[in-house]
Amino acid sequence: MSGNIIILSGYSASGKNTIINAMDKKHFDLVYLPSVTTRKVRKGESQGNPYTFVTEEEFLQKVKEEEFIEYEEVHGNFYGTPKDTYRQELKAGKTIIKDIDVNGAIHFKEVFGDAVTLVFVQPSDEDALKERLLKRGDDEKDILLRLKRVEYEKSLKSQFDYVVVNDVIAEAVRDVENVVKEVKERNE
Ligand SMILES: Nc1nc2c(ncn2[C@@H]2O[C@H](COP(=O)(O)OP(=O)(O)O)[C@@H](O)[C@H]2O)c(=O)[nH]1
Ligand SMILES: Nc1ncnc2c1ncn2[C@@H]1O[C@H](COP(=O)(O)OP(=O)(O)O)[C@@H](O)[C@H]1O
Repeated sequence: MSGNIIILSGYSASGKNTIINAMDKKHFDLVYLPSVTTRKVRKGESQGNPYTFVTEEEFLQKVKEEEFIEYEEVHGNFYGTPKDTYRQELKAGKTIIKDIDVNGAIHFKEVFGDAVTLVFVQPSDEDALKERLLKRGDDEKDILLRLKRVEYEKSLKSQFDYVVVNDVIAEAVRDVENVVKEVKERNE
């Protein structure tokens, strides 16, 4: 397999999806592959964007049929990466960009080795996380669940290849684009 996988990981509301959405994917020839989840659809989301939304029963059936590279339960919902699309795109030499939770990110590195680059995204001040969760419209229960995981996520940060600080979106986007450039040049 000759492609690359660039994974953005880190705290909820650190801005992973905002960065991925704002990146010039066409220019960098990046592929985004939706994962499968049992979480509820948020405002502004739809089937396939940014997830394939399924019931828990459907998800567990896919687990049974070994359809996932990896899957995790995060904040009380299941998330899984479909095997078939990843293998196809990697074989075609593509660079895939995707946000994955910290456990899944480390699991990916174990499966795909040097083809995987791990990027940890964080604000310089953790107090910004609560404000961003509120701004996104998450309810109190969801916010608490997400903030509770911050210390655990931080404990795994040293296993990441890059740390990108997202205070100013345009700067964080540029930093992740620079990671993409470096990864592509390294593999040319
Ligand atoms: N392990 C794993 N994590 C995923 C996958 N897709 C998304 N995630 C992560 O699951 C977590 C929850 O995502 P999301 O529902 O968008 O909520 P948010 O973190 O509050 O924005 C985030 O850390 C995502 O990066 C996947 O396929 N596998
Ligand atoms: N640098 C930033 N400054 C202020 N708000 C931000 C910034 N980056 C993202 N946000 C906002 O924070 C919220 C969470 O961002 P999101 O991309 O959904 O995070 P994640 O995907 O990491 O959970 C969104 O409302 C988004 O618009």
